[in-house]
Amino acid sequence: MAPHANGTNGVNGHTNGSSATSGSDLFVVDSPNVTYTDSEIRSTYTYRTTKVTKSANGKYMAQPVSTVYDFKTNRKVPKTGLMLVGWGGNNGSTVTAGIIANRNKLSWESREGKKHANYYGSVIMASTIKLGTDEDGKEIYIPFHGMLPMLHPNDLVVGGWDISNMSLADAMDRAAVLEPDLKRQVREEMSQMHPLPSVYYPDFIAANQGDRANNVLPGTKGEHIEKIRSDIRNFKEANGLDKVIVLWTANTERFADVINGVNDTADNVLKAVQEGHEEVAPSSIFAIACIQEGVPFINGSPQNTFVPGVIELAERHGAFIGGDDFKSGQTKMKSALVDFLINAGIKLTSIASYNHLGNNDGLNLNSYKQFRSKEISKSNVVDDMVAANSVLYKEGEHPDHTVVIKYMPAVGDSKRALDEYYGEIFMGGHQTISMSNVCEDSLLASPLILDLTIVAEMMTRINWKASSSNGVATKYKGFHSVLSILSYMLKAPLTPPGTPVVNALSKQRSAMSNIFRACVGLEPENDMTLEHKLFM
Ligand SMILES: NC(=O)c1ccc[n+]([C@@H]2O[C@H](COP(=O)([O-])OP(=O)(O)OC[C@H]3O[C@@H](n4cnc5c(N)ncnc54)[C@H](O)[C@@H]3O)[C@@H](O)[C@H]2O)c1
Ligand SMILES: O=P([O-])([O-])O[C@@H]1[C@@H](O)[C@H](O)[C@@H](O)[C@H](O)[C@@H]1O
Repeated sequence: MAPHANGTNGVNGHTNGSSATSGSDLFVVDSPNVTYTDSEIRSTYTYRTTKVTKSANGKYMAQPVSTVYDFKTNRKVPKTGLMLVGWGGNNGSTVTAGIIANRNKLSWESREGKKHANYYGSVIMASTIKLGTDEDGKEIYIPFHGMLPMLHPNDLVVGGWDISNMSLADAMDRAAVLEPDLKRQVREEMSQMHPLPSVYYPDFIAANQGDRANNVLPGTKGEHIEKIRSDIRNFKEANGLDKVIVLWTANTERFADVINGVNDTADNVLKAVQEGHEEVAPSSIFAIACIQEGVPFINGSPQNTFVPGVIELAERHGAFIGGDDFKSGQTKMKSALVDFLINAGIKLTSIASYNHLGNNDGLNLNSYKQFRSKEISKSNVVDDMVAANSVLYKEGEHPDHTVVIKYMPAVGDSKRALDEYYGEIFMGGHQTISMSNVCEDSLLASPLILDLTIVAEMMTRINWKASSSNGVATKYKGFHSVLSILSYMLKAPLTPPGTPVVNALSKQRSAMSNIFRACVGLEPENDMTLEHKLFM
């Protein structure tokens, strides 16, 4: 691949037949509520919920409610570019190498023998969904990826920005994540990749990052937005892309102060950019540029990129945003385990979570303000599960929850997560679970980057309307700008203003799989398996 100047080059997507297994090629739905054309899948879907009201005597009344929606899914998988902010970091270089390795079906020697490229850890690429049951009562599973015509990561064109000008090959060495024999095989392609210069406002990340900031944009905040927008357009044009997704995997920033008149409304945040106000963070600059460019923007770090003004701007433009903070190791376990324990009727009374890690992320988090962003995103992750159980917890009662992160250079990217879960069981007894979780951070985060990209892209091709069978004619429109469907991959899921946050991992996965099922007119997977329980 010929190198281009200024990082407009990327992992160049070659369509390798991978899309042959996309979506509806694996199955068709035989139903009067579903129609297929060459370009679309249309479904009429009855969404069934339960409305609850409380009467004066304190008794609940539950009423089944049905709403009929029409879904329309564009079947054409577009040629898509993924632009990473922080491309030269551990995650950025690891996901780039991983895509090249998968696309070329590479194998490499490790001390445990030969390893082969895979997408393990990606819920979309490496997990399955139950399609249904065959005539013998056998459950039939298909890859999650096959539910709808989804993008294949091998076909992504990857590019992006970094405040460090290192080529991706050198960045991969700096990250110290991948095996030497794998690095050798991807080195030549990655040595031709150079991140675009980026926005650097030193106050937002740790001072210890200053040494690597040799690739920074001059100019004002307003000029930065224009430059990022033109970078996106150039990348799209240079690579013949239909679509671009931008994802922040750059350093964790400090929280921006939310100030009335500065970043509280869309108009104010745009004014603050023009005035060069110091509380507009680099990540918000990228978000605004993407929103104005109509390109989905996802935040993989914990900071409050999406201040109220940025969310309002996204809604105004109908642009997609999603965040915050990849849910990779410790928190993913927590959101599965706490859900399980509380739903098992065990009263968790404390969670102590320690982390030590030695990569550049750890170095950045060594600084208090950046650690504080991470502490916030890691601390609220059990709230919904606790609030859902009024048998165990009184109103406002909560388990003690502590999060500690320490920089320990020797362990590099192999983050150690040590957790103690302490809970009350029958008749005053206790259960104590101690967990030691070695999380190879970038190898866990890279598949999440791909899942976020694939699902965000998919959501740009799904439209809905209240069904005309309801007697009201409405037009098709997209989902809400805030893509809460991405929650499974994120520690502190952003949801549309005023809507609840769901942290429980299994609920997050069900939301994703059942929304995709609805698009092909299939009922949610309910696990009742009545066919095996009722004998006639
Ligand atoms: N790896 C995980 O498991 C995980 C989980 C959750 C969240 N995260 C978050 O993902 C982010 C990236 O993690 P990482 O391990 O790759 O970190 P990293 O420090 O290796 O990489 C971050 C990169 O961002 C660059 N950068 C900093 N500010 C920038 C800016 N304004 N514009 C462009 N580039 C900029 C840095 O030069 C660096 O190359 C961190 O915020 C981390 O907290 C990681
Ligand atoms: O996903 P997870 O393992 O809970 O959280 C991790 C943190 O514990 C760690 O300190 C940080 O550096 C990683 O980037 C990641 O955010």
